[in-house]
Amino acid sequence: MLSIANLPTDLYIDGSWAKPAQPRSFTVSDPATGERVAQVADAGLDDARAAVDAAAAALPAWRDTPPRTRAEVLRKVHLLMLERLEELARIITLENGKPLADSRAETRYAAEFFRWYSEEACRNLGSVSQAPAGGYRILVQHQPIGVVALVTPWNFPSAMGARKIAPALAAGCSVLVKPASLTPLSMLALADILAEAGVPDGVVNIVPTSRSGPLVDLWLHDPRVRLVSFTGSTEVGRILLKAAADQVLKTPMELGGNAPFLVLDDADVEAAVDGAMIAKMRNMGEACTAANRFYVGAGVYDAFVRAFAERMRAQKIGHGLDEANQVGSLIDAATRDKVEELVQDAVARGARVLCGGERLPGPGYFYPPTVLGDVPADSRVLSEEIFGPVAPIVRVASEDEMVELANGTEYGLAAYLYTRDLAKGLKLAERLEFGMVALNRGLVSDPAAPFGGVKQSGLGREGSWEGMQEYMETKYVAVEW
Ligand SMILES: O=CCCCC(=O)O
Repeated sequence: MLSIANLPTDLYIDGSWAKPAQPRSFTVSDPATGERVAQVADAGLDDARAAVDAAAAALPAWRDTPPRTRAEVLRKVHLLMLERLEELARIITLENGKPLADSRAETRYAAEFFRWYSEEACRNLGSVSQAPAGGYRILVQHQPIGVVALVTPWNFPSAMGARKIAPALAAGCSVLVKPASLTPLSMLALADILAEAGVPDGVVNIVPTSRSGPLVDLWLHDPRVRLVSFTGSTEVGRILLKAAADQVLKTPMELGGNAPFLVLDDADVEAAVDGAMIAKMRNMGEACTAANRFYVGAGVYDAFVRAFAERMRAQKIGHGLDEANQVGSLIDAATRDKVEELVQDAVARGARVLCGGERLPGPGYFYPPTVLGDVPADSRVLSEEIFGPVAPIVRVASEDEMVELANGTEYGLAAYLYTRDLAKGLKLAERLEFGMVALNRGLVSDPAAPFGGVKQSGLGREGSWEGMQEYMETKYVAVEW
């Protein structure tokens, strides 16, 4: 049984645990205490190359494995993850800082990607049609793209890996995973589960490193790698997109967000507050989908702000392993300092602090749930991604102005909208320049739904049947009939 004491900490290459070619390691710490959780093997370029060798060698057999067999393997991964939910959740909390309830939810979410793609593996549908001029037929099929490089973030160390690995395996690809150096343990913990479920050696290779740039760059310039999928900041996404251009790789990217949360004058305020708590506080705001700015109709402003601030103030803060806590430590000093800086900037410009607003003393990177009222339009907190438990609120006079404010960003990932008038909500959703709109809901994420953004929030979609298509090439055969 996996426990934190016998966590795998080596490189997982070709179905085996391996030491790096150069004997190096890096420390993974509990963000809440600063204590060391594990010392993890630190892959270098030779290891990165060995991982591609393994993935390339494993590819033909996996690609040719019947879809039903691949589906059954994925289904087993889903079941094993649920069986080990408590251990996996504990690992997430220890390396990331989020409270156990969030870690359990993340583990279920991650496992669900394996179930969903076990179901999709057998639905690789193509088509046959008659050429318009008659005569020949147009046969369209989808084939696995090949070896894929997956670069995963620290904020959902398990689920974001699962969201990439599951569709890649369902499609018949072999995989290289570079987990975030702050949180490599969840992906390493998945390796044994994949092996136990029947994923053949070399089909998934997990390569933690503290030197991500050169290692990923090597993968992107190896002609055997055909796709890079990344979840993280727009800034890093741009660097990867430029590097990926050299080998003309396919590049699904889930990048930054600046989600607006709109509460119309006719909204059910209680429901909007429930939704705001999820949209803001899931993962303590450390999510690209997190509500980043709240635009609230003047008619419901006071009621919404009062009730929301009360709920935020009541959240209990402390170590994520203590079941009593709903807010854990942020990931690191840089994240906490940025949150603090954005709050101070808004307050200096005239925003009112309705709760929170000061970092907590002591070890860890704790920042309390914070609500800022009447936030001036030029405050940085409205235009920059907060990645923390801070909710800036703006009073807005009309729905048109709300939509204009919401769209006034280079990002376009998720938006939230509350109204009792469904027809109006659907019309406004069409005007919102975002890849995902939650209408009277505080959560968009679902393995069965196409997750992704427009504008500078990314390219492509993860989840749903579209997520598997990212890992496939379309092949057209012109057939004389
Ligand atoms: O930071 C982005 C991760 C998104 C997590 C989700 O799927 O909701």
